[in-house]
Amino acid sequence: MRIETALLGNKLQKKPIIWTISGADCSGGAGIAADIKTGHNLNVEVCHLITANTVQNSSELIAVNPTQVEILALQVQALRFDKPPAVIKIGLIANREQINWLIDMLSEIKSQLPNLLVVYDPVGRASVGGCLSSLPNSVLAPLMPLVDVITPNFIEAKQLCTLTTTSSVNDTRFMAEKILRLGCKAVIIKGGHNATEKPNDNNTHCTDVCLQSLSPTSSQLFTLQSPKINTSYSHGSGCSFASALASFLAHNYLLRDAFTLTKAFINQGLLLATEVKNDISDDMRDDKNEVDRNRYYGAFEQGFWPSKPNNFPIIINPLNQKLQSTKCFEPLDLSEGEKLGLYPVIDSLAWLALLLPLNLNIIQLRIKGNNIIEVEPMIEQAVAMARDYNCRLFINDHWQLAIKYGAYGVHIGQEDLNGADLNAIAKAGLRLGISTHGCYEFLLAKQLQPSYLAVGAIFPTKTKNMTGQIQGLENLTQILALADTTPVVAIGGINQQRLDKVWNTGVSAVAVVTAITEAQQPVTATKTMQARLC
Ligand SMILES: Cc1ncc(COP(=O)(O)OP(=O)(O)O)c(N)n1
Ligand SMILES: Cc1nc(C(=O)O)sc1CCOP(=O)(O)O
Ligand SMILES: [Mg+2]
Repeated sequence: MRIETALLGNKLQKKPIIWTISGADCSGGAGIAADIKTGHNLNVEVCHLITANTVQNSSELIAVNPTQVEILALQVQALRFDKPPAVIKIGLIANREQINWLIDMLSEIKSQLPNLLVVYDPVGRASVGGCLSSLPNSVLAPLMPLVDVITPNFIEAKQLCTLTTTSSVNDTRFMAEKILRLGCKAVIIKGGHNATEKPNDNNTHCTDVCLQSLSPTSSQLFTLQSPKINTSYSHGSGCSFASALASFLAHNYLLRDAFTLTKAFINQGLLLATEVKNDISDDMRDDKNEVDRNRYYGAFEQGFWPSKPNNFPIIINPLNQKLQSTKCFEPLDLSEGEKLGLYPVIDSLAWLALLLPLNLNIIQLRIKGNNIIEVEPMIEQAVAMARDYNCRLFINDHWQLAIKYGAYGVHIGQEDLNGADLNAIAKAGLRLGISTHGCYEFLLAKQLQPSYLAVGAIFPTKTKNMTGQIQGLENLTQILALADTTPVVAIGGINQQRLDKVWNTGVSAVAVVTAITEAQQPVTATKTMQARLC
């Protein structure tokens, strides 16, 4: 009962709570300090349980002083109902007593908070050198099934796979699969900033790989790549990665989006440090200090919520490789500053006949049937009907028929992207619209250079099951900042009451189904909404 009240309070405050269970670094770069700075800047409340009081500076680790588990247990007792966590981030586990305590504690708290997520950053060695923890895999094993995401760097991943650090196995996916078999739900192997940790990147790029288990027999791979950023201010970037991931998960992002935002947060922090250094004007430089500055190992610079496109990673996906040789998709032939406005999505020729005379810039025919005998004549006729009007007609799903009858464009969803022949669509001169649900899919689809990108579902909708993929206006605004010149269409649960708020985000179009098809007077509703989007 108290949990529910506290959670409700938490929701009302819109500031989720994370717990970080990790070590204190007196030099301020890593551990708890990194977690608190990261969480604070990403708008979560951070409760911190300190597993060890370490003695270290920017060049060496001097001592690790573990905390008694009795103290940690009392802290859990004090916080559990007062500040129940959305996510627990675990960093340094200093000894066997602590791991045994953690296993019992997590088992119990997870049974009471079924949505609780656990992120584990398996800290072994300090980046300044020296051993923080040397727990063998056999001791860590019972923890793994309680972990939702584990975030090793390349060396830690090798250790988890019981490969030696000098082993020549460099296949990150192979290692990720081995780690998943330890029982955790997902693994992110960080590319890191040390050339020896990322043998596949030629020292120019960092590639991070996330493998998420979907069922006992299937998993999904997400691969992000960014140019390497050289800075000596990266102490604590590994801890900050895990606590940023915990923060984004606490804000309810799906793992693929939390992963993408985390990578952007880390890139942003590393870039901030290089900017500070470059900012020192030449006449203020003192050669000796400059040498020291370059050697200095400074704390990672926590920025705020990442929003600049150049901080976001490239999405590595077979789709991009498949399309590399293709010419771009035709643009929507909009004049500068012109927007699409209202975008009705309808499922019959009757609706098309009713809406075409209304001077709309764009309409989509979305027929959810696979019977080609019925669908083909409908698409042929729809394309013919639209020719008499100055309206862009997009065909949903049926891209072969859209090409065959020369439609203006095709709209494809994420599930259908792999099966569609994107090269054929581009070659035929058809425009392409792609559905996206979150920043990972948006960036992936944007790399294909489509004619427009749809973002949904903005609000809950009864037209389609979008459970877990509701974006809200805030996320729409964040995604819009990544769009550059690609027109963005908002879709999902948009009605007359919500129209202005969506339009004010700056989208090019607002797509609606039921706001028209279930309106008492569909033509009037369409005209009213279109008039408000000018
Ligand atoms: C403008 C617009 N945005 C998104 C969708 C959804 O397309 P998709 O993901 O292919 O799902 P279905 O519509 O096929 O159910 C859309 N149709 N239009
Ligand atoms: C077809 C569709 N696609 C969505 C997406 O998010 O990709 S949401 C959606 C349903 C839109 O219907 P309504 O306007 O009635 O909510
Ligand atoms: Mg579709």
